[in-house]
Amino acid sequence: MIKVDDIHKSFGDAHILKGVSTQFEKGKTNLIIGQSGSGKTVFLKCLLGLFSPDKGNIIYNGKIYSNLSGDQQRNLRQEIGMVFQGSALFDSMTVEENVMFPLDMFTKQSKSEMQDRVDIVLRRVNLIDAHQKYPSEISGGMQKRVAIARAIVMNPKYLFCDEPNSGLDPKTAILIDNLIHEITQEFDITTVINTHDMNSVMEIGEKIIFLKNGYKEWEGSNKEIFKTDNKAVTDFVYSSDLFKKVRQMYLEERN
Ligand SMILES: Nc1ncnc2c1ncn2[C@@H]1O[C@H](COP(=O)(O)OP(=O)(O)OP(=O)(O)O)[C@@H](O)[C@H]1O
Repeated sequence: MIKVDDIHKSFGDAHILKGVSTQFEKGKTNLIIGQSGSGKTVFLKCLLGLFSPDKGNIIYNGKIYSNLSGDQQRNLRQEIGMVFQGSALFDSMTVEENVMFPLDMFTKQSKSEMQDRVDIVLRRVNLIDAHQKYPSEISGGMQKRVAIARAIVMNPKYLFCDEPNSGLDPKTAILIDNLIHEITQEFDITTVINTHDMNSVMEIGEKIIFLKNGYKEWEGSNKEIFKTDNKAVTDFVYSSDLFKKVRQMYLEERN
């Protein structure tokens, strides 16, 4: 579980996060949504330890991140899997080498142990014939699968994903969403995803945090987001006519 307690972050005079508190449960898929510039990436980078909040705490399973020693912080970071926007694979490495990279960097496993683990995670993301291919030889959806395999290869307790659907067609986007959601439940991971994709919000948003101007404007589940009358949320989430109609139908069905 990750607890976020009143975090603030400024860059110069720009106060970006203005006291955000929430918590993310184990085995749950948590989404961060909000307009461009609302602070989603800054928030995720604070969780990752890439930015230190000016005030407030991030608490991982009861441990305040900023109170940990350098070694303890490094150990904790090895428990975090990250899927970067655009996949961020190494172009000069094969799929297998990309996935093996964290094991090679951070563990003392033998080559055959690493190979076994890579085979397991590549099978788990349904990539069985791509081991020797280079990222440029596979589709965007397959690249995301490789990025997910690499993020879970170290058996993380936490999984952070920055816009995992960007650049994918709607059908592939749903497959990737479902894969992340299934993996989260199967391995009891605490998953936090930054997204602009309203489809993801509806489908896999077990908990959704809506950031606006650096504040947490709203939080709730995908079921609750249909019912909320918070105007900032409805203006943002239901800005398209299609989603307005979906919401209308959902509400009528339940009346
Ligand atoms: N390292 C930095 N130095 C100064 N300002 C920054 C830095 N990182 C982010 N910001 C500012 O923080 C604000 C929030 O940026 P952030 O990237 O978190 O937005 P976002 O909600 O993720 O947007 P998007 O959806 O477009 O990715 C922006 O005004 C941005 O310019």
